[in-house]
Amino acid sequence: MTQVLHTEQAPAAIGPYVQGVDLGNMVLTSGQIPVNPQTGEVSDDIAEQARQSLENVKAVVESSGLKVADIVKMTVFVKDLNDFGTVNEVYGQFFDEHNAPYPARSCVEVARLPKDVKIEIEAIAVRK
Ligand SMILES: C=C(N)C(=O)O
Repeated sequence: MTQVLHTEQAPAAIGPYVQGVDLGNMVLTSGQIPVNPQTGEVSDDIAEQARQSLENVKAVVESSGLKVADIVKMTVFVKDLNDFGTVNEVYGQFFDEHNAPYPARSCVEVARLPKDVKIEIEAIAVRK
């Protein structure tokens, strides 16, 4: 049975979608943009945006009872691939802090993102 995930620790959907879905053996998050769920604000700084998107992904994954270490695939959408190095630094630190293995990943540059943010990240996690 598919369960819809909802948490106050990640920003609410800004369109006709849910924060994530739990299929039982697998959790898929929607793309998380770097909106701070407490303040509704978005930093101008790419490092802070990357960190906030990752924290939002984590919140949605954890709302299913899974952990960062259960993430097996991430997709990272960036507005500017010149930010690749900075994003990788923040991204690597995030998984290291959670003692989690690096998941598979795709990273692509896109023309534009909702709310004109610089990054959006989505995840797939597996319940073993
Ligand atoms: C922010 C999104 N994930 C969306 O608009 O689909």
